[in-house]
Amino acid sequence: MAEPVLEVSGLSKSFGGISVLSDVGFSVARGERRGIIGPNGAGKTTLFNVLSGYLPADAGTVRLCGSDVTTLPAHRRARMGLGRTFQIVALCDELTVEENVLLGLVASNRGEWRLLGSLRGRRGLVERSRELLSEAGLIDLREHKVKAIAYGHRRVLEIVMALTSRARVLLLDEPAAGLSGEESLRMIPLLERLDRDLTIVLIEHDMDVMFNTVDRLLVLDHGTILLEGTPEEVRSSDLVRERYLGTQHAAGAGS
Ligand SMILES: Nc1ncnc2c1ncn2[C@@H]1O[C@H](COP(=O)(O)OP(=O)(O)OP(=O)(O)O)[C@@H](O)[C@H]1O
Repeated sequence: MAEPVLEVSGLSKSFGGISVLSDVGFSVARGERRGIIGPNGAGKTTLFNVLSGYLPADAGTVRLCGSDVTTLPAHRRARMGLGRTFQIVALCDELTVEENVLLGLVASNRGEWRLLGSLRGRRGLVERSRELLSEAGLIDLREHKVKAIAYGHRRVLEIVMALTSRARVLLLDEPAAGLSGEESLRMIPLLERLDRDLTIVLIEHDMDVMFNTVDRLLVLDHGTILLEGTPEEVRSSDLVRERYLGTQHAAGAGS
């Protein structure tokens, strides 16, 4: 197995005495695509919040590329290569697609402000933004205002925004949420096209996207790990079917 870039051990978190994560431990290898599934309220988003430093852990450790980041604030983890998207898209509607990416490049890379001062520096930023937009299939939309593009493209742009920080580990919180069936399917090749060195941890209720994208899955249930394994192992687990997969169509796939 390639070296782990994200190592989580004994992670616990409670809200007002109610345990939401309990003794969660797993490790993700460089370049791995890891999915996290589980019923509504299982603790998936809370896990992302603790991993990215938006919430402090009550117990346990988080290591990023070998360094203990458990007590570091979110912006320090971001600078060390941890990128994150949220369930809700956060973009500047009045700016163009490319302006959003340029803003992301400038805002998330310390020292890039300096680059704006020189023509060469500015060209470098534009080159990097075009590279990212091409990789994501958004290059033809670069001059469109964000408010004018389709919701599916906004979700893709959000992933590009997370990549502006030169993330080495990307936490994607439901990238296909709110997309039509056809739009979600377009998310699959996009995730496949992303740099193979990039490590991706994905929360997603859309099982087509999930099973076609990830190498391994972690199934969370009531804040604990129910099962960790390949998509095949998870799909054929009676326990997972009973607790999650078997009921999700009847109960709705969640938020
Ligand atoms: N800031 C908070 N304060 C109090 N309770 C919270 C807070 N954040 C989350 N919770 C509770 O923690 C539990 C886990 O929530 P979380 O959002 O992590 O679950 P989830 O698995 O992401 O669910 P979903 O699939 O619906 O997004 C829920 O019962 C939720 O109400």
